[in-house]
This record gives sequence, structure tokens and C-alpha cells, in this order.
Amino acid sequence: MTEPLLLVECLHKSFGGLSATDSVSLQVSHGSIHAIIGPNGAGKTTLLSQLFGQLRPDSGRIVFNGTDVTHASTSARVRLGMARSFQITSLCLNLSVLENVLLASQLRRGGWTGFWRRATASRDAVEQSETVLAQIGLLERRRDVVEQLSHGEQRQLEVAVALALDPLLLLLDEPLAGLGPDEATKMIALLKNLKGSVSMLLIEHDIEAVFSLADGITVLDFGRVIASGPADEIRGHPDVRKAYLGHEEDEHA
Ligand SMILES: Nc1ncnc2c1ncn2[C@@H]1O[C@H](COP(=O)(O)OP(=O)(O)OP(=O)(O)O)[C@@H](O)[C@H]1O
Repeated sequence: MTEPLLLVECLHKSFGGLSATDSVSLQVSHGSIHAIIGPNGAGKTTLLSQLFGQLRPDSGRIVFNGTDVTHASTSARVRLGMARSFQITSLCLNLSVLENVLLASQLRRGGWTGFWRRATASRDAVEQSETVLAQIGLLERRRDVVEQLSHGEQRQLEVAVALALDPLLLLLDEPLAGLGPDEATKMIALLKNLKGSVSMLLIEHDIEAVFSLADGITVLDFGRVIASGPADEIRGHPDVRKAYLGHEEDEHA
């Protein structure tokens, strides 16, 4: 059997007496989109932060692309091919669209040293950044200062910045949060477009978007996995229908 890109086993994290992540196990296969859903406070963000090395699990194991990263730093995980796009804007608003992507691209190429001297002059870095901007639909805006972009375009740029790290796995924290219907539709199309070139693990509250995007879904409640599997299976799961889709099981009997 092919090894999954991400393997999470029995991950546990408590805050005082509260189990925010309670024995969570899941797998993300190469080339797939996997979604984590669940009500507010279910432990989705806590899980993502442990996967990216920003929070240390109390116990359990995280294996990424064959390497045990349970105790690895965030920067080590980035070097191994993980990137995270944040729900809260983390862009340099007074730099151009291209400069924001170049910053990330430069990190991938060996750190910050000499960025201002070399990165803007490096043809490779500019070409790679422009390819990413084209993928994400922002090439036309590359010279604009970020604060001139709409909220939806800024969210697209956050994804582009994460992609500039050339990840194997992109962790997305509520990619549709705060987007209007048109912007959300655009973001869903962009993420679908990326499928195949990068694997994704996303947290998202918009259930219909999740079902249209995800191959696999893990449902959390009070830190525990209540269901996990292919999207079609999860859509039909009685607990999920009841809790998230507003259907009682017998309504459709
Ligand atoms: N640093 C912390 N200290 C104490 N408790 C925390 C901390 N971070 C999260 N929690 C608690 O852990 C639980 C899970 O929180 P988490 O933010 O992971 O949930 P979530 O599913 O991402 O929620 P939401 O959908 O509202 O973002 C919540 O009860 C939260 O209050």
C-alpha cells in the first residue's frame, strides 16, 4: 500500500483539564484535498497548529512524507515541504503583490540574507513568483501594492505566498472566511485548479464548499474524531447529517 503523505496517530493536546485534541488519527494521501470540519471549539485550529509545529502535542505521532516530524520545528517542516496559509492576514500590506511572493520564494531559496540586494534582481525567483501568481489569478496585479487589493484578492495572495514555498502539502486555515459569494466561488475554483500540483489539508466552515472540494473529510467534535473517510461517505454519515447538515436520519428514510 502507498504510504500517505501525512499520517497522524493518536494525537493528544490538553489545555488544563480540556482535551482540545483527543486521540486524533487521520491520513492525507498524495495529491488529495482533505478537510477538517466540526463546530466552533472542536479543536480544528489546535490540530492544524500541531501539524505545522506551532503547538507541541502531549502525545501521539505525526509522520510527513515518511519522516517523523512530531518534535520537528516549523522551519524544519517547511523544509520538508509543508506550508500554511493563515486565516488572519499575514501579508506585507505596503509591498507589492510580487514582492510578497518573492519574500516567500527567497525563504525557500535559502533565507532572508541579501533579500533586498538579490531577490528582486534574481530572474529565477521572479519567474517562479510570476508562475505562482498566474496559477492563483493575480499576475495582472503583480505591481500593485497589497493594500490596493480587495479582501478576496488578499486571501488569494496568502495562498500564493504559501505556494511560493513549493510545498508538497498546503495547510489552509478557513480559505473562504470573510469572502463574499463571488470571491468564495473564485477561491473554490482556484483551489480545485491547484489539485494535482499540491496536496491540501484545510479547515473550513462552509460545508457545501468542503463537499465540492474535498476527497476526504475528518469530522471533529470536542477534540475527538467522530467520523473520517471519503467525502461521499461523510456526507451520508448520520451524526454528520444531524450535526452539520441539519437533517435527521429518518427524514430521508
Ligand atoms: N491556547 C489555548 N489555551 C487554552 N485553551 C485553548 C487554547 N487554544 C484553544 N483552546 C481551547 O481548545 C478548544 C479547541 O479550540 P480550537 O480553536 O482548536 O477550536 P476550533 O475547532 O478551531 O474552533 P473555531 O471553529 O471556533 O475556530 C476550545 O475549547 C478552545 O477554547
